[in-house]
Amino acid sequence: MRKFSSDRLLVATHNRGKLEEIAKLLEGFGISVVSAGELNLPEPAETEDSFVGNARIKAHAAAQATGLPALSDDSGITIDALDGAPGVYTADWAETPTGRDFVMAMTQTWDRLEAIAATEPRLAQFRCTLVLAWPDGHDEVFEGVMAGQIVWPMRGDQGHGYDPIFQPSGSDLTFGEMDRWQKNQISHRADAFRKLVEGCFT
Ligand SMILES: O=c1nc[nH]c2c1ncn2[C@H]1C[C@H](O)[C@@H](COP(=O)(O)OP(=O)(O)OP(=O)(O)O)O1
Ligand SMILES: [Mg+2]
Repeated sequence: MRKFSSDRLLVATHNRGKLEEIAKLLEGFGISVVSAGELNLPEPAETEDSFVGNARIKAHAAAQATGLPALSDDSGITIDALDGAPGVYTADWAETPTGRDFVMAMTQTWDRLEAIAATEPRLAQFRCTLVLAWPDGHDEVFEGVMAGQIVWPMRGDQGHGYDPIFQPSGSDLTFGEMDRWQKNQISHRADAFRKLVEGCFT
């Protein structure tokens, strides 16, 4: 596995919530972080039907555009009773003509579970695939998961995306009720990050 030997890293995301979590996870490695959002890089179309496929698109596009090593994150929620939906389409479920609306997306998610009378616990997993890509085309892939359940009503306003309806196993709090530090101890993103650090940063 190729080691990371740069003092700069491009984080290939336009999602502020993810970026804040990733920046915190990267603290202490002496790496200066800049994001695709801050640089106004174009948001590439996520045309693949897998997390790794879409993560590769985002990381390679950013590495090519900047000449920097680039780290992307493709993530989403898989719900057992919905046969793994929304999965790679998690962001699409929030899409409206005027931008993303996660209250709508969470409400629709709940309505679908109600429609099929899914019984408790409504098991689900948050999944994260990180791709670290270099400008020469090499990449490394890391996958993380956090198991839990979908709960209703929404609880907490500290996270982003679907955090208010996801209660991780072993906790009474939703991700939305945890501060970033608590969430970063146990999240799907932290799980993938541990593997990245082990493989490339140490
Ligand atoms: O920790 C999380 N807490 C709550 N929701 C989350 C989380 N992690 C992913 N999610 C949701 C948000 C988004 O609807 C979808 C990811 O879609 P995904 O394409 O990977 O991200 P995105 O479009 O928001 O940003 P970008 O592609 O620029 O990195 O899953
Ligand atoms: Mg995206």
